[in-house]
Amino acid sequence: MRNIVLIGFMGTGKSTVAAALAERLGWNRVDLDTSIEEAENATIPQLFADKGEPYFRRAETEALKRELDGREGQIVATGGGAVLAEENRGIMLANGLVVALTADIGTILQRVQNDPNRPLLRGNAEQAVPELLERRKHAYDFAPVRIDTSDKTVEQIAAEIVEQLMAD
Ligand SMILES: Nc1ncnc2c1ncn2[C@@H]1O[C@H](COP(=O)(O)OP(=O)(O)O)[C@@H](O)[C@H]1O
Ligand SMILES: O=C(O)C1=C[C@@H](OP(=O)(O)O)[C@@H](O)[C@H](O)C1
Ligand SMILES: [Mg+2]
Repeated sequence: MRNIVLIGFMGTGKSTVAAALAERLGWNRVDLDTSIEEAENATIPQLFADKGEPYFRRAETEALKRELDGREGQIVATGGGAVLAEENRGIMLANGLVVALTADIGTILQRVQNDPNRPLLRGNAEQAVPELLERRKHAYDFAPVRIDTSDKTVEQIAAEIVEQLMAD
């Protein structure tokens, strides 16, 4: 498999696990949000505030193409909403092993609370997380591999993904 793509709801650990995986495999770690921030020369909260979510979603698709099409050895941590566009799901499946990270709602809340960098939580994770989780409850089902991260260390999760990669 040429690349690994991590998908999952906010706070499931995509960005963190990507770094651990990159270390283990000696591959290149890419955080899609960072790739967008660099291309747009603005932070994610700034992009949502100044240009709006549709603009952010277009930049997200461009970043996915840039980081995956014709590439190999990339470990791409996507943002939680990158799976919503069918075009994006196609790019992911065509270019790598797609791994969905999951976590229970209590764990997600603990991990994202007090983080100002996720504009969709509107500074009120307790209200926004249950709503968004309900809306996206099947959004990550297209991944062939699914790993519950709630009670696992980042290193355990990275090891499981490497196993899946070898079995692929
Ligand atoms: N397996 C884990 N165990 C404990 N904390 C974790 C784990 N994975 C991620 N975290 C923590 O949760 C927070 C959100 O993780 P992050 O990687 O940013 O998630 P995502 O990119 O999926 O939104 C970070 O503070 C991170 O250190
Ligand atoms: O779920 C979403 O729609 C989003 C998730 C964020 O990434 P994380 O999942 O890494 O927090 C980031 O892309 C943006 O704030 C939108
Ligand atoms: Mg992230």
